[in-house]
Amino acid sequence: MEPVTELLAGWLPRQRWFAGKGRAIDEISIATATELRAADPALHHLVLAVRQGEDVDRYQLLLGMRGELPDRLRPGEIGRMSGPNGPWLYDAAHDPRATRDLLALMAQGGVVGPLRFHHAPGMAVETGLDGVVGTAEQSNTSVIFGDSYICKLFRRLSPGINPDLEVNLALTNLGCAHIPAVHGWIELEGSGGPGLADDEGATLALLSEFLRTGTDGWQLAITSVRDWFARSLPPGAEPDPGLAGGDFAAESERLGAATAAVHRDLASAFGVTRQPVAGMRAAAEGMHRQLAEVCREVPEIGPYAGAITAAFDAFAGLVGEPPFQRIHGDLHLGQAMRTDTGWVLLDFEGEPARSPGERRAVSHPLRDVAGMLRSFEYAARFLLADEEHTSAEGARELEMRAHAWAARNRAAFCRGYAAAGGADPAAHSVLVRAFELDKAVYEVRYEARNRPSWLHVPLRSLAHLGERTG
Ligand SMILES: Nc1ncnc2c1ncn2[C@@H]1O[C@H](COP(=O)(O)OP(=O)(O)O)[C@@H](O)[C@H]1O
Ligand SMILES: O=P(O)(O)O[C@H]1O[C@H](CO)[C@@H](O[C@H]2O[C@H](CO)[C@@H](O)[C@H](O)[C@H]2O)[C@H](O)[C@H]1O
Repeated sequence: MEPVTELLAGWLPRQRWFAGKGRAIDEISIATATELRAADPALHHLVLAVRQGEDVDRYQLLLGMRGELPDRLRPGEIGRMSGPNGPWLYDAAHDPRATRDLLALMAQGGVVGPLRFHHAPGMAVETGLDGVVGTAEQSNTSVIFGDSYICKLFRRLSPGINPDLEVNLALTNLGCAHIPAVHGWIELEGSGGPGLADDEGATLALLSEFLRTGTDGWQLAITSVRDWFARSLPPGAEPDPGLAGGDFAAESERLGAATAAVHRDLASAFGVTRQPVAGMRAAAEGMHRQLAEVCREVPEIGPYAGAITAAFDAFAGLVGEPPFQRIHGDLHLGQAMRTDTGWVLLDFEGEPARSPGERRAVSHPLRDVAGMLRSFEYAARFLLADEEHTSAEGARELEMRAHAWAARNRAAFCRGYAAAGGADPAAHSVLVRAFELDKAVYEVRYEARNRPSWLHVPLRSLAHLGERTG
């Protein structure tokens, strides 16, 4: 390997966003290199092709080069090139000087080599703002510009338009109040080298309105759960989380209403197709396929496979032609922010493990509802991890409290969703149950691969979902 790619081979596996951790890197090549600034500090945009066995993944990197690396840029340090005056290489997402250039190029609608910079029609892009890399746990890298914008730099590139841009732009054009407005984006024109399909290009970045007053739905929900767990109950009293100080049900209901509004706008922007019986069978086959794969990979799911299979069969047997449309695809509490004006949904990229085609495919909107219902289960149950340190009686009580919290918030979310015009989840129990189980199966694999200490969360709720009748 050349010196640059050698340095990158050591640096990439240490990055949170690198998807190939735990597998050897066989080769790194530079698929495209675009000079954005020649003088020190120099700036190049790179698309890296990383080969690991049979797989070649593309990643983008803003590569900065400086004779000296100031301390404030150390978080982005990649390494120093050899030679007496070898320059320092660093990830320039951390360099406000470099990210200011990106903002200016989006404001101008600039073109540099294969890079196309855009601002959204009718939207201003204020320039000269200093960018700071966000600290949220995420799969890409986001740079926050003052109180104004957040720019997500997609790290692993997939061919074609990224659904996060596609959906947010369409909903911005409709004036949807429940998504952050799109202000600009960057795309790579052409193939970006072998591996990205010819002529399709790729979305490199999305510049959105920064939700200054926003708080993560997951954080709000678990604060409510903690509050409820800590509240003492008179002996023999019915567990009622509505009596706890941090009750979340009114927010869950509003979140349901916001989800229904987003679904309505998605239907207007992209249309609705009636799914014939054959399409439903094909969807059920996908569910069975994932279950079979996960059973092989995570044997702990085995005891629940029978009940799950029966629910998927019931789904396949549904009659009628349900309406399918574009949906969020990976909706959970961490993808929703409560701002001072209401709930906003984020990150329309779909589930990270799905192919680009699957992420953009239509589905039933109740699949998103099921995703959020799973998230209420997660919020209620993930604190039960330390149960082994509690007495059997204490564990039973916590379980009862978790169940009561999840049931109250699930019901509130469904109420809000149906009241705002969404399909009533209670009237579609076979669909919702199959979607919830499918999501739980996905989560078993996700947790086994990414957070093994959380595996008990979907496994336990599979035990409960298996029992539930509707
Ligand atoms: N428009 C926004 N305003 C404020 N914070 C945001 C905004 N978009 C995203 N975030 C924050 O960044 C986090 C990661 O965003 P997300 O789009 O989910 O990134 P990724 O796809 O890389 O995981 C979110 O959980 C949220 O905390
Ligand atoms: O946010 P991402 O698009 O990266 O989604 C992936 O990671 C999520 C976890 O960060 C994962 O969500 C699961 O854990 C959540 C709690 O952390 C919980 O609220 C969700 O219900 C649960 O599915 C998501 O599945 C995965 O695709």
